[in-house]
Amino acid sequence: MSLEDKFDKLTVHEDREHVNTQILDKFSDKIKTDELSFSRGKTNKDKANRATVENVLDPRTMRFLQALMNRGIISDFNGCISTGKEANVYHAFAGNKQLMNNNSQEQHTKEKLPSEDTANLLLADDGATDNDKEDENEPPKLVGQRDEYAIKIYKTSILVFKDRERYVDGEFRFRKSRSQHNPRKMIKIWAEKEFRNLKRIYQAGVIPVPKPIEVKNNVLVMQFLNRGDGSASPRLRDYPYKDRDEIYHFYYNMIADIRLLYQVCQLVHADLSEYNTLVHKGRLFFIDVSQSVQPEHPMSLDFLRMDIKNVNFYFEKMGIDIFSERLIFQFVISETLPNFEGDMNNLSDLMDYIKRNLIVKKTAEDEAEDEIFRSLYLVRNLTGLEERDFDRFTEGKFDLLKSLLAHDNEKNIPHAEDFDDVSDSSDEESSDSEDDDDEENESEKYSDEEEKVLKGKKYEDKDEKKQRKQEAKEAKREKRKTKVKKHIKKKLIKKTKSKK
Ligand SMILES: Nc1ncnc2c1ncn2[C@@H]1O[C@H](COP(=O)(O)OP(=O)(O)OP(=O)(O)O)[C@@H](O)[C@H]1O
Ligand SMILES: [Mg+2]
Repeated sequence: MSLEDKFDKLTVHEDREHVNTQILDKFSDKIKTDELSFSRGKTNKDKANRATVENVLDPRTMRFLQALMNRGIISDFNGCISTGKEANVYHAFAGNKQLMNNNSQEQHTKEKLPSEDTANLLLADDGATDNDKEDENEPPKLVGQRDEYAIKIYKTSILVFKDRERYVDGEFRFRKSRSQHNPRKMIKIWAEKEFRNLKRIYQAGVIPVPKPIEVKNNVLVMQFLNRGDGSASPRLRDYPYKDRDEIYHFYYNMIADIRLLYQVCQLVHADLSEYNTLVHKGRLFFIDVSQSVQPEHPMSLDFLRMDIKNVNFYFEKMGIDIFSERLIFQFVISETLPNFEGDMNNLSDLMDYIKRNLIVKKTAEDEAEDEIFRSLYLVRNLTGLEERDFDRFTEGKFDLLKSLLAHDNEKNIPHAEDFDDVSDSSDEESSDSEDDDDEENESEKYSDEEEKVLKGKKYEDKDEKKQRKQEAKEAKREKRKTKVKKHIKKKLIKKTKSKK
């Protein structure tokens, strides 16, 4: 009996404990949760064990998986690629839809079309991207050969997500989800956030990421990056560098990608490290982008600084000369680069520029400067000044901060107040659905189309509206408390400008 049949035959009783044991008994032997291994090669050093079934594959998650199987998106579950604090990642093959799609492509035309099924994968056909080119380089798929997917399943434990709110709070796209205390909904938001960030990066086409396929509640399906022998592509941390030049190559590549992510995709990774980058076909792929934020997030620059620090720390450990964190930061956020020749969206032009123009950190003073840089409070723009900025300014720290904000960068970073009254952005969160229990409800599937239709105050119920308005009022009241008086702000800006 196939796994799908087993799922179909499953009856759900009131007694959850019973259901739990029933499902686990039925499927734990079918769903391979042990470390993924086909013929050879290991994936991750993390240990997968039976306990993961209880932790991650709870009855609810099983039902979401069933829905994905029923829709032909995924088929077999072949084992665990990684077990982590927040999520487990599993390997699966694409389902029948993808097979059918391959067949019909084979029959009709060589032309690259989004599959019927993946039409709601939301990968708008907005022109070829680098990522698409990547796909074109793949050997043509034989009829019957299935794509491989990585399935990231977020754990439904509350504790893990506790400190994660700060990444969602302050995100314009997720403002409706603030103060979301229902852990299941929080996880759903988290998975959607990762999906949306992946999609955004994938569509921009300047930085390789796994192709996002589908998201359903706490289950995210994406392209599986593999070495060709069934095992996952290595994390940068595990990558066997050929020589020192290759270490330098990936260092420059990483810095260029941080800039592209910021300037083109308008995102800061916010958990960038040698663990969250995979080397696939000689290129760096960013993964694990659930916590990535947009530049207008109040802490985006702090996250960016942290990313740079982590990356530098790793490459220094690898024994190469590194640049100062402050310089890299400036390189990333400056819209224009002095003496830049070539295409600013081109990876090798950027890498070339980095190699030639950034100055290697050598002396103790350079290190001391970075120490100061790490401890600085980062001001996003002069009009966003608050009391504490003013204090720091009077302490004489402000000049350095200002010099970090490339002048023309100011227009690049939207001011928080520009967003205050916007309620119908196309980038709006749609995860407020109360109905996340109904796994058969197709409309629950995340979709931009749907988002466009459902968003808008028209569909809000009265209580929600009241609460939203009340919250907005309170937020404004809070903001007023710390607001610098206009005349002080003016004076401050004037003073700063005259210091230039
Ligand atoms: N698309 C993919 N293709 C191949 N391997 C992947 C893919 N996505 C994730 N992995 C593997 O799974 C691991 C964990 O993925 P990810 O970093 O997204 O999860 P996580 O949220 O960091 O989990 P943790 O709680 O361990 O931090 C990665 O280090 C990588 O080895
Ligand atoms: Mg990770």
